[in-house]
Amino acid sequence: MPSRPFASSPATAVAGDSPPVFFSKTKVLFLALTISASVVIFLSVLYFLYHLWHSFVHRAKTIPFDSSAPLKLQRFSYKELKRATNHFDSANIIGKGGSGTVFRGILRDGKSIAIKRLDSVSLETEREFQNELQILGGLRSPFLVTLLGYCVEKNKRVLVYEYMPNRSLQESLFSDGFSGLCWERRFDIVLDVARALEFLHLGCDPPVIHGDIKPSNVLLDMEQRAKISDFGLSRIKVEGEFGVDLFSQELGRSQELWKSQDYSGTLATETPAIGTPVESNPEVDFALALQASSSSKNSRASYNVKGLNLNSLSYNANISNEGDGKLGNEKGKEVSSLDVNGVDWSNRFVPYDCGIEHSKDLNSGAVLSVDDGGNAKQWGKDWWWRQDGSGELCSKDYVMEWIGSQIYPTANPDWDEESKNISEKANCNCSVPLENVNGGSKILEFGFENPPTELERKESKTRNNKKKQKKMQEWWKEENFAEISRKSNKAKGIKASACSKWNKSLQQLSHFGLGKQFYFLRRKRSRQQDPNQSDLNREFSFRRGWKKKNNTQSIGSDMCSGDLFSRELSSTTSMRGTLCYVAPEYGGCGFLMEKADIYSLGVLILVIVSGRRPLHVLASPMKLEKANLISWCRHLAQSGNVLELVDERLKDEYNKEQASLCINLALICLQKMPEMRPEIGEIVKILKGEMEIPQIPFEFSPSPPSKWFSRSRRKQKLNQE
Ligand SMILES: Nc1ncnc2c1ncn2[C@@H]1O[C@H](COP(=O)(O)OP(=O)(O)OP(=O)(O)O)[C@@H](O)[C@H]1O
Repeated sequence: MPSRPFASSPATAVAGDSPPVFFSKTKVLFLALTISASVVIFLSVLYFLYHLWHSFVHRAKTIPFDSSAPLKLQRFSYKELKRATNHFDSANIIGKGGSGTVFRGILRDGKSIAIKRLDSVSLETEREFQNELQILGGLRSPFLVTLLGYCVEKNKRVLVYEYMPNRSLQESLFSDGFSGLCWERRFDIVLDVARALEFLHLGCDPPVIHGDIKPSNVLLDMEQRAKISDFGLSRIKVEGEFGVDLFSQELGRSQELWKSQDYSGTLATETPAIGTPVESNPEVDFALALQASSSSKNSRASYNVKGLNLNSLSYNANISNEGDGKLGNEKGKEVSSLDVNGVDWSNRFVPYDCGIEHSKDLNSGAVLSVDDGGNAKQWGKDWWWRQDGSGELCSKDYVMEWIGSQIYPTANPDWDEESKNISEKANCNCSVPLENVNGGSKILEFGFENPPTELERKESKTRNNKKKQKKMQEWWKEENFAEISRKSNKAKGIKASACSKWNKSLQQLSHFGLGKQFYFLRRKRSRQQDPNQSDLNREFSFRRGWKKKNNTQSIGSDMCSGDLFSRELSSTTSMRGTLCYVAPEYGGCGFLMEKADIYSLGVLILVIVSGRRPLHVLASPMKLEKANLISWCRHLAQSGNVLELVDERLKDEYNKEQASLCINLALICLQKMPEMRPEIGEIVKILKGEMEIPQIPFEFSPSPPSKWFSRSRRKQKLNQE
C-alpha cells in the first residue's frame, strides 16, 4: 500500500508559493518593532535612572519632612518620668521657661535626660507642644537638641530632650556661677548657631524658621558646642514665601472662640497678655522698639493656605464640654493635620489619650483661604488679618506704649542719682544685671507689672528723681512726636472697629497713659480671676501672659534673666518672638521669614561677643548710650572702634580679627531691610573664612539722648520725616 504522501504544510506551501518579497517585508517589520521597543525600553530605563539620580542628589541636599512617616519619638509614661525626676523634685530643676519647668532626670538605663513639663495646658502651650513635636521631632542634626520623646496623659504635657550638661548660653554668659566663656568657645558657638540655622533654612525641605533665636535657646553640650532648642515658635515655610505655622491658625481661632464664649475650666483661659505690665523688667530696648515702631506696615499680599484640616473647634468644644478642662479618653485622635502643597500632616499627630475629636466639617478638607479681597469665610481669616494689624494694635504699638509708660509714670532706679555709685561699681563687670545691682525688689519699680507703690513714689521724690524723669519724658516725647500723633490717629480709627475692650480703652487715653491703662486693666482682670492672688507674686511674660511666679529659684533663665523683658514677647496670636531679638519687620505682626532668624542671629552674635544683654540699662543716665547694645555697636562702627564692644572679661585674650568679623557680620544681619541681610549660607561661609564680608552699612536707629545726638539733629530728623 503506497504510503500516503504527507500533505504539504501551508507554511511550506506559502514558502513555496509566495514571492521572497513577503518574507523580507515581515522581517523588516519585525526588526523595526524590535528596535523601536528596545529604544523605548532603553529610554525608559535612562529616564528612570535619571530620576533616581535626580532624587538622590536632592535627597542629599535636604531633609524632606516625611509627613507620612509617623513620629519616631518615644512615648513615656508620666509615671516613668516621675520616677526619673524623683517625683519632679525641685532639686532637679535645671531651668524655667515661659511655658514650663525643665527638670533633669535619669532613666532606668542611667541615661540623663532633660524633661520639660508644661505648666498648664492652654491653647498656647498646646500649640507650642505640637510645634515642638512635629518640627523638632522630625529633625535630626548635630546642631539641634534632640527631642527624645514626649508624654501626653490627661492634661499633662511633657517633652523629653537629650540632656545638655552645660545648660544654656544665657547661663554661661550671665550667670554668676559660671566662669564665662573664652573667645574660642564663643566663636565656635557663633558658628554652631549659624550652622544650625543653615540646616534649618537650607538643609530642610520645606525650610524651617526657628523664630526665637536667643541665648536661652542655645544649649551647650559637654564640649560646650552649641545646639539650638525650643521650636515652640518655629514655622515651616510651606507656601510660597510665607512662613506658615501649623497650629496658630486654628488655635488662634479657637482662642477667639474660647474667649468669646467665656468658658470656665482649669485650663488657662487667659487672653494672651499684650502690653500688660511687666513685673521685674530692668531693661528696655529703646532703639529696637522705636525702630520697630517706625518701620512700615506689613504688606497685605493675598495668598492661600490650602487644606488646613482643623479640628481645634472640636478640641475646643471638647474641653468646654468637660468643663473642668480635663480631656477625655479617646485614643489616637489627631490634634490637627495640615495639607499644604501636598504636605499631609495627618499622620504626624501625637496619639492622644484625651478626647480630642475630629470635626467632620473641618477634616473634610476645609480650606483656609486668606485673601485680602475675597469674601470667603473660611477658618482663620479673622485671626490672620487681625494679626496683620488691621484691627488690633500690633507689638510695635505696644512697645511704644510700654516705653512711654516706663519713662512717664514710674520711678526708674536706673536713673537714680543715688544708685549711681552702686552701679558704677557693678559696671566693672560690664554685664552685671540690674537685679544684682539694686536688689530684687528694686526691679519691681522699673518693671511694667509693678508700678511704684505710694511709699516708693515718696521715696523717689525724696531722691529728687523727678528731674531726670522729666528730662527723659521730654526727650522721649520729642523723639517720638510724629509717631505719637500717628498712633493717636490710629487709635481714633480703631474706635470704629470696636474690636475689643482693649481698643476701647486705648482711644480714651493719651499715648503716655496707655501703659498704665494696660496695667490697670490687666490687674483688674487678674484679680477677677483670682482675688487672693497678689500681683506681686505674678510675672508677665509676653509669651505666656501672666503667670505665677515660681518661688523656686532655678538655674534657668528665670534666675539669670537680667533680660527679663527680653525673655518673652509672646507666642500669642498677635505677638511672637522675644523682644530685643525679634526682627523689626516681624514684631509679631508680620510673616516669619528666614531673615527674621538672621536678625536674631545678629543680636545673638553681639551678645556673645560683648557678654552683655541686648538691653542693659545701667544706673547712670550717662551710660544710656551703652544701654542698647545694637545702637551702641552702630555708634562704635561709625567711629571705627568696634572692638570696644568686646567683653571686658576676655581682657586681651581674644582674636581681634575674628571679633571684628563677628561684630561687622552682626551689623549686616541687623539691617532694617530684611532683603539687605545676608543669607545664612553666606554667613556660614564668612565665618569659615570662605567668603569676604560685604561692606558694612551704617544704619542708624533712634538713640537715647546723648552728647552725640543733639536736639537740633533730632528735630531735623523729625522734620525730614
Ligand atoms: N535639654 C536641656 N538640657 C539642659 N538644660 C536645659 C535643656 N532644655 C532646657 N534647659 C534649661 O532650661 C532652661 C529653660 O528652658 P526653656 O526652653 O523651657 O525656656 P526658655 O527657652 O528659657 O524660655 P521659653 O521657653 O519661654 O523660650 C534653659 O534656659 C536651660 O537652662
